[in-house]
Formats: sequence, structure tokens, C-alpha cells
Amino acid sequence: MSLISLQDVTFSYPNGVLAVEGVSMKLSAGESVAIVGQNGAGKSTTVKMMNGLLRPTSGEIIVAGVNTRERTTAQVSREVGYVFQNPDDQIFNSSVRKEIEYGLKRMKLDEDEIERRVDDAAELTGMAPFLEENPFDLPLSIRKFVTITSVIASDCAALILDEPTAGQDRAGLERLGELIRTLQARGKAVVTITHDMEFVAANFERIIVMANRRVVTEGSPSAIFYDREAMAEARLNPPAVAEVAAALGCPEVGLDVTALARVLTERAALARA
Ligand SMILES: Nc1ncnc2c1ncn2[C@@H]1O[C@H](COP(=O)(O)OP(=O)(O)OP(=O)(O)O)[C@@H](O)[C@H]1O
Repeated sequence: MSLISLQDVTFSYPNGVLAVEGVSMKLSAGESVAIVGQNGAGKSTTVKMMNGLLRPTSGEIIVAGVNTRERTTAQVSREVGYVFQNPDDQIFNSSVRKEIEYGLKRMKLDEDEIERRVDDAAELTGMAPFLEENPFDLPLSIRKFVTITSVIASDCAALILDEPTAGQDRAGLERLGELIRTLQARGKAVVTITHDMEFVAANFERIIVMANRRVVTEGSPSAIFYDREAMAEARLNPPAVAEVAAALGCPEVGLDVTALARVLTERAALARA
């Protein structure tokens, strides 16, 4: 059974803007999925419906076997955590520890359990050294991890990360990739909206491409990044390895830079012979 299922979902904002039209998708426990597409494609609106922040105008959303129409936003968001694109839309406490504890206190967990969850989540995200700091004294890249830590601590079944790579340096990107793999190993579904195709190629099992309010296609990164039509429709550039391999006519290397280098070396040897 899918953890999250969207069935022919449409959404219009109160001002009449039709943001999502006839979207269906399924997400399973333990998988990592990247939703990609140009600005305004409908990605954020789609994921906000997954966690109950927005309600579909028509169509159904089933989370952990229950139609979200039968649940409050608080109930849905206990299953599906959403990490905002801008951490400052989420953070409001005066210390990192208080920020992470806030949601756990609202869940009325006992103090020992709260401490255990804060320590575990902070250890996982690398935020343990910052627990007593004021989040607003920390750089954006760290504030982003603070918000991710809060959502991890709530132990929801699925996590939605909206543009997690913004402002991250190489170490931050590697930490994010490692975190996604650890969460998957713990059986969590990780859904990410991102414009960073190199990050997608390195870290995701499945890509869903959106354009003009709809899903254009979906599949593995090595299939999608060689689908020129879908990439053009979504106005996306594939990662460099796929662009070079496609130009050289060796798509069989997929997204493996070492395999591409091997092909180039072999061709150079042939040319010399
Ligand atoms: N609060 C809102 N009120 C009215 N229209 C909105 C609102 N939020 C988004 N929209 C519009 O809905 C459409 C889809 O926006 P959405 O943010 O879901 O796209 P997106 O693919 O996430 O884009 P981006 O990558 O820029 O975040 C766009 O036309 C956008 O302008």
C-alpha cells in the first residue's frame, strides 16, 4: 500500500489561479522522490496538499490509508512533515533546542521522550553542537538544518523538503544526501522539491517531472535525464554527465561519471590506434 496517494487532484487558490490540475502520484515508505519542474509548475502546491496545509479543490489524497478530508491539518502533518523553503517561515523559538522541542511538547510527549528525540534528531543532522544557540544567530544553511531537525524529531512517516539545497555548500549537500539515505533506511519516505539536478542525480531513486500544473512524466533519474522532450517541457537542464553522454551518443553510462570517463578513454585509445 502507498504511504501517500494523490488521485486526480486539482487545486485553485482563492484568487482563482489554477495551480495544480489532474495530478496523480503515489509515494511509498522508504523511497526518495524528487519533484522537479520550472517555477510555477505546481510543485509546492502539490506537496502542501500532501501534508494538509492546502486542501484539494477536487480529487482525493490518501495518507497512510486515510482520506485527508477526514483529518485535520494537525493530524495529517503528524504523518507528513513539511520543511519550508525559507527556514524563517518556520523558526520562532529563541534556542535550537526549544525550536525542536516545540512540536514534541504539543504532541504531549513526556520529558524523557522529548529529550531522547531531540538528541537523536540533532545527532542525525549534525545540529547537536548548536542546541543552545539562538537560531537567528546562525547562518541560513544551518537554520535550514534546524528546521529539518524539528521535523525529523516529530518522527513522521514522510518528510517533504522544499528546496533544501538553497544556500548549502558542498559539505551541506553531502550531509543532506547522507541524511536522506539514513531516513530511507529508517523506512521514511523523503520527497524533495529542487532545482538542483546534480543533487537529484546523486541522491534520488525516482523523479516526478511537473510542468504547467501537471505531471509530465516520472521514472528513474537515469531514464528521466535522457528524456529530452520531458526535460525541455519542464525547462530543465540535465546534470552535466547526462548532457555529455547524450552528446557523445553513449547514454548507456547513465549518470555514472566513471563509466563516462571509461568510454572517453576507450575512444581516445581507438583514435590513436
Ligand atoms: N498563495 C498563492 N495565491 C495565489 N496563487 C499562488 C499562490 N501560491 C502559488 N500560486 C500560483 O500557483 C502556481 C503554482 O505555484 P507553485 O508555488 O505551486 O509552483 P512551484 O512549481 O512550486 O514553483 P516554484 O519553483 O517557483 O516554487 C503559480 O502560478 C503561482 O504563481
